[in-house]
Amino acid sequence: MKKIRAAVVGYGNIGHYSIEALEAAKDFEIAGVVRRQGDKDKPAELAAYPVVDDITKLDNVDVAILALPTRSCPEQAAKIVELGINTVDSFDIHTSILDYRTKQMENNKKTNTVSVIAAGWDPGSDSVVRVLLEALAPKGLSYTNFGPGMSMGHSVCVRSKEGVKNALSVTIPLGEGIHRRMVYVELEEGAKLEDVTAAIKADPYFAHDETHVFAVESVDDVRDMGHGVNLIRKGVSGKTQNQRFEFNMSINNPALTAQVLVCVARATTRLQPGCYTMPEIPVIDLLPGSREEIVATLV
Ligand SMILES: NC(=O)C1=CN([C@@H]2O[C@H](COP(=O)(O)OP(=O)(O)OC[C@H]3O[C@@H](n4cnc5c(N)ncnc54)[C@H](OP(=O)(O)O)[C@@H]3O)[C@@H](O)[C@H]2O)C=CC1
Ligand SMILES: N[C@@H](CCCC(=O)C(=O)O)C(=O)O
Repeated sequence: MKKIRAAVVGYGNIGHYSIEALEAAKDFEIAGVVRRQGDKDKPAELAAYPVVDDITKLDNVDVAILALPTRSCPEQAAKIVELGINTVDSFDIHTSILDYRTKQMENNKKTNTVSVIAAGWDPGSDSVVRVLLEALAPKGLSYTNFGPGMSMGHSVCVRSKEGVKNALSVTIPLGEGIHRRMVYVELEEGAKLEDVTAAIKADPYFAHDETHVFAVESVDDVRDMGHGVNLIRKGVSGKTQNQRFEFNMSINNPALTAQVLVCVARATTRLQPGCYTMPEIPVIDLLPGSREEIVATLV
């Protein structure tokens, strides 16, 4: 059976783990990696693959995994579907997902392609769980409590600020879906902590949460890419009160994100043209193999 040819765009944390997840997936082959620097200083683990600075230099790509900073995804997704290539990403600015979906839907319909956006673990697989739990208890309250652990998105956001050489943003759960942000920054020469702190706290990623920023000598010395989630719902099924549900994960953040991206990349080959978030995808399409095999074994 023809394998799905996937390209990885951006070779940072998610990009690295995406290559590993693709190598472990028997129904995929790696078309190549797209990096800003092209094949300059090509990492040893990518020796077997083309590494280019533009996706048009790769052959026969079915789907592009956008392992890019969230804020770069919409523009890159729009460009790549123009080439007839499907895209998947883990865009994670929750308040902007619907707008992104609306705009990318037009691009997908025009180019007869599929995009799956906001497909990490949150947003992404947690979003599927939130929808399911709301179906099980339509009246009630859900709380998503992250961590303690490293938020890749918040860390990427801080690294983009002027004067920041490297950064780590750790999410601390305070309960009932409220979080404290503990941010550790390695400053560029001459940068002032107070200026960097002001820029961070003004960013929508941080503006709504209690945030503390600290200067450290080395982010590498404090970084741990573990994370987790405790997702709970208490509500009413029909007219029956006090239904209680809990979903927990303790994870390596980029590794899980990459695995989800490979699953939705697979699903793009089974979906009609359009732009989707994970709750809109038949969960069975995330798995390799026929629906009959999965129904016979997992249902
Ligand atoms: N929904 C979810 O559950 C999750 C979402 N995410 C999202 O994934 C995104 C990527 O995370 P992560 O892999 O840790 O980020 P990294 O910074 O490690 O990697 C991003 C890569 O994108 C490339 N790139 C292209 N343009 C830019 C740019 N303007 N600035 C910086 N890098 C650029 C770089 O690769 P190169 O140099 O090779 O070109 C870079 O290494 C985050 O923004 C986050 O929002 C992450 C985890 C979970
Ligand atoms: N989108 C997050 C994953 C969910 C955890 C989170 O949002 C947080 O720690 O604030 C990330 O980029 O790591």
